[in-house]
Amino acid sequence: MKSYLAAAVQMTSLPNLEKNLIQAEELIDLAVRRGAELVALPENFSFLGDEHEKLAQAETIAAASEKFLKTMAQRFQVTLLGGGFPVPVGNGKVYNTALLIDPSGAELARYEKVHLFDVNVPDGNTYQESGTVLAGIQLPPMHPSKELGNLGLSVCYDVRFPELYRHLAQMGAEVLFVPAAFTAFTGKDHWQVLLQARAIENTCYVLAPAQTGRHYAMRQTHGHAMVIDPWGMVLADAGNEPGVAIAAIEPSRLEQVRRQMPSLQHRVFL
Ligand SMILES: O=C(O)CNC(=O)[C@H](CS)NC(=O)CCC(=O)C(=O)O
Repeated sequence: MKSYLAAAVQMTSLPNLEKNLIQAEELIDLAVRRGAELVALPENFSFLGDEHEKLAQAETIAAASEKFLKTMAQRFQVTLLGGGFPVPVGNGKVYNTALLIDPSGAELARYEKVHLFDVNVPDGNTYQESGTVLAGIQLPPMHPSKELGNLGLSVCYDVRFPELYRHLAQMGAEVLFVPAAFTAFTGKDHWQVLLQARAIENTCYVLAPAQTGRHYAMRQTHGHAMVIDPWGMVLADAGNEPGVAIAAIEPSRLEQVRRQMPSLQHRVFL
């Protein structure tokens, strides 16, 4: 693993595929101009809108999202994560899918979100992700990279389930992706705490791209895309506006933290 810059992109995606892909391209371009070699896009980067509208357009969104990720990775010569987009399953539902692409445009890893957000948020919004999404049944993949470190995938609500990240750490993960569209209501109290906890307890970098602002109807997200180091320090925070959080991933820092705090080696209940 080398030292390099990683970017967590922050967007305000809308119920408009074309507009979202234009915004995503501008932000990837920004990240690359700042030197990022690993770029991660948030959950729903290509479409954030009414669940049934999303379902109706799922074929188009899936094809366009996959093509976009491959084209951008090649054009900008970066490793690129698409943090979550609908891929039709065939029974009228979709998988909420995260896809990792290398600079040649090849698929490195794919993950279908396991934990679905079926929650009555006390701000008046009811989320019933399982109404349109089929839950993945496989543990998330860890993609081993000699250059970028071992990369572990997850999506959004997964961050509340530490056993998933423990699995990734056990597989050897060094950088954990948590692409999200966290609600403004839960995000203000839980987002950063949960991300720091996952970083600290697994002594891993956390790369957390995010949605921010108003998307449609009453849907508002928290923002604060961030990069966190294995000690739990927030290295970069994108605030509330679309943009990028960029920070250095340093193998020497990872090694130092794992030496200072060898908790991964002290696990009793595997
Ligand atoms: O808001 C939208 O329409 C888009 N959001 C999403 O697609 C997903 C599934 S509904 N959001 C989350 O998982 C939020 C988790 C979360 O916020 C928490 O765990 O507190």
